[in-house]
Amino acid sequence: MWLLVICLVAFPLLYEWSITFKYFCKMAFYNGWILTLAILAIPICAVRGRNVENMKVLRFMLLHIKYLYGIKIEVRGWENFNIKEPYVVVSNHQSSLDLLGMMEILPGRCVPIAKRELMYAGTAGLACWLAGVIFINRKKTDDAISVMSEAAETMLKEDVRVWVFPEGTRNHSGSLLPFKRGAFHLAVQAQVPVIPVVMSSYKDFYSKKDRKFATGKCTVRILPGVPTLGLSPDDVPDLTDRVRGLMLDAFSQMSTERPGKEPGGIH
Ligand SMILES: CCCCCCCCCCCCCCC(=O)SCCNC(=O)CCNC(=O)[C@H](O)C(C)(C)COP(=O)(O)OP(=O)(O)OC[C@H]1O[C@@H](n2cnc3c(N)ncnc32)[C@H](O)[C@@H]1OP(=O)(O)O
Ligand SMILES: CCCCCCCC/C=C\CCCCCCCC(=O)OC[C@@H](O)COP(=O)(O)O
Repeated sequence: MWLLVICLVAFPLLYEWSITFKYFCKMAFYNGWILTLAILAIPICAVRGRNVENMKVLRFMLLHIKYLYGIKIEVRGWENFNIKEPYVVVSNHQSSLDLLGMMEILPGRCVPIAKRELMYAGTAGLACWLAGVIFINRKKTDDAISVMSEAAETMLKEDVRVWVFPEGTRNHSGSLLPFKRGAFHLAVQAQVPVIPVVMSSYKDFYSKKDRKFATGKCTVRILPGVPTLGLSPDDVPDLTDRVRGLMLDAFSQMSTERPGKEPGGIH
């Protein structure tokens, strides 16, 4: 009798513990592996110095990680990236796993805007710097704005695309946070389109709160570009709301799809 009670209590506990243990091991390996890959990437990138072309090296080195973790990534809307000129990509930000979806579709000569703290993340920070990642100090709005204004000039002068997470921080809430306006000011200053990218919720296979990290599937949707030609800074709030609305619709639609089920009309 006592043995049965102990088993009934112990097995669920052990099961819970093994899920949590697996989560921490997988996250530790994820970060550790990226830091290790960066050691390999640094000398290759250093040959060119700080250069956006180095982003191709990082992308190539990171692409296999989805296989290690059994994460299937399905991409829809590739045709919306068929624009030769620079543009600003905006995407939702759930977790550091977004790196996988980002690297899956990262266009040529495209650099992300990242928080300054990432520059100090050891080898990964140096690799990011060499690949031209634009670092902003989120605690100093004026500094961040002037870095982004410089980025607008660089985009046009050097034919560079920029990737921004307009939520400004990771968000596991299952929706989208209000958007910061920096990405949209950037697009209006450079008069280039905004291309929204939506990554489906990870809730079926990943949750930081529940310490869950299993295998699973993520859909990445590239939405049609939103033009900004002729818009002025006064139009930024409306542009921000419009793009967030489009992304929220896509995110909600993707969240209600059953994994593996293809809805009609989306390529
Ligand atoms: C081998 C392997 C190696 C390793 C490889 C690893 C690769 C990793 C790469 C991936 C990196 C991913 C990193 C992701 C992140 O770090 S996300 C966090 C950082 N990103 C952001 O924060 C971007 C979004 N933030 C913004 O756009 C903000 O607006 C910001 C510019 C930062 C300012 O924020 P904040 O201080 O909170 O102020 P507000 O947003 O409230 O803005 C204040 C007013 O200023 C106006 N504004 C904003 N930007 C501009 C601008 N560019 N020009 C003019 N005015 C601007 C804004 O509209 C506000 O005014 P109003 O309220 O509208 O009047
Ligand atoms: C010697 C120092 C060693 C430090 C080790 C740091 C470990 C970091 C290791 C690897 C870096 C992996 C790169 C992942 C890139 C994803 C970046 C990311 O997701 O940043 C979060 C940022 O968007 C928002 O930050 P907050 O949600 O506001 O917080």
